[in-house]
Amino acid sequence: MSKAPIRVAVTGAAGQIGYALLPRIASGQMFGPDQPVILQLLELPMEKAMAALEGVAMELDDCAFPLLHSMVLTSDVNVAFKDVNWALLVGSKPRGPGMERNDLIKENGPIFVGQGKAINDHGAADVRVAVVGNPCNTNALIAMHAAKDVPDERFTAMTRLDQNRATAQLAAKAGVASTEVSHTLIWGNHSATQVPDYVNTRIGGKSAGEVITDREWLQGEFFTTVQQRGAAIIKARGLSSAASAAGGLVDHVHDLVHPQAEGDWRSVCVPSDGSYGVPAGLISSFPVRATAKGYEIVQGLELDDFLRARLDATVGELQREKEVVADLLG
Ligand SMILES: NC(=O)c1ccc[n+]([C@@H]2O[C@H](COP(=O)([O-])OP(=O)(O)OC[C@H]3O[C@@H](n4cnc5c(N)ncnc54)[C@H](O)[C@@H]3O)[C@@H](O)[C@H]2O)c1
Repeated sequence: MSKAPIRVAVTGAAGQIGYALLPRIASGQMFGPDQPVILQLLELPMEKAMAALEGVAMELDDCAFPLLHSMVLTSDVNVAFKDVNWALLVGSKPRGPGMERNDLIKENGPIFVGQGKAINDHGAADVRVAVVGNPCNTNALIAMHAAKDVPDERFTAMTRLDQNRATAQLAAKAGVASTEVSHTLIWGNHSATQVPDYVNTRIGGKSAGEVITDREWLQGEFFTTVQQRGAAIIKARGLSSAASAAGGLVDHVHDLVHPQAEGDWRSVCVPSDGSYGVPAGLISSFPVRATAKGYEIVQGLELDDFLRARLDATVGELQREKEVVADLLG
């Protein structure tokens, strides 16, 4: 017997990431090849945005995806999140010329208050949330605070693109296929302070820091390449990463709904429980293992002094971002 469709909301659905993401959800790459989906697509209430969304929906129709049950196109948050099982919060304002990160945080924050409330009031009882729109950790924090009745652990933000970027860089440096790289781990904020972990990430089952003995590269070029990859893509393409960001989100959600074996993990930004000295409540990237019931933060990993200092710095940034949006946290 075929499964009942699940409802998946995508915000900013007519944007670049939306365009790359929706066909992948509709083709079963996120929730599995036997899981039908109803896509509930939110865009801004502007003629241009809604017309673009209509066009995206026409293309999805034209793919005749067997798993795409139906679509809802709307500019009303209350309609978009009605009965949704997953809310993928992609849409937000891009950083304008000369805009500081704090200005962006303040500009985008209110969007996530409204969306968090709508998820709270209209989402399904099992609703889960993944935030991509930047600054995604802090936006997820805002949405989590606004959704008073939804358990905190349902809120995640995405560092999976960073994880995938780190995997690719390590594989290239070691001269191995990316499938040889496992347990790739990003700590902290999805920002230029994020911490790609070369101690706990493995190449051919060994610590990446043992396989690649070039310390200077691991602590220098590897770090900066992963941290600044987004800016490098904008410089090269004239547009920010979209296909790889959509790919990151497909992996992020797929791996949260398909549990990992004991001892394995993925990089996921989740509310801290105080693990690894990250103050409880901050939404930070951790080693996360999806389980049949939800997920757990994998315990007991060791960091060297370099990584520890970097983790403290990225957590400091998360704390400062939280202070900037304190008035939005209710
Ligand atoms: N976490 C990550 O790894 C990662 C990676 C890449 C991009 N991003 C972020 O993802 C976001 C989207 O990127 P993009 O390239 O698709 O941008 P985009 O500008 O192409 O698309 C964003 C879309 O969101 C819509 N939108 C804006 N505010 C909205 C709102 N309040 N409700 C509904 N829709 C709204 C816009 O109309 C637009 O169509 C950006 O914030 C970007 O910084 C995150």
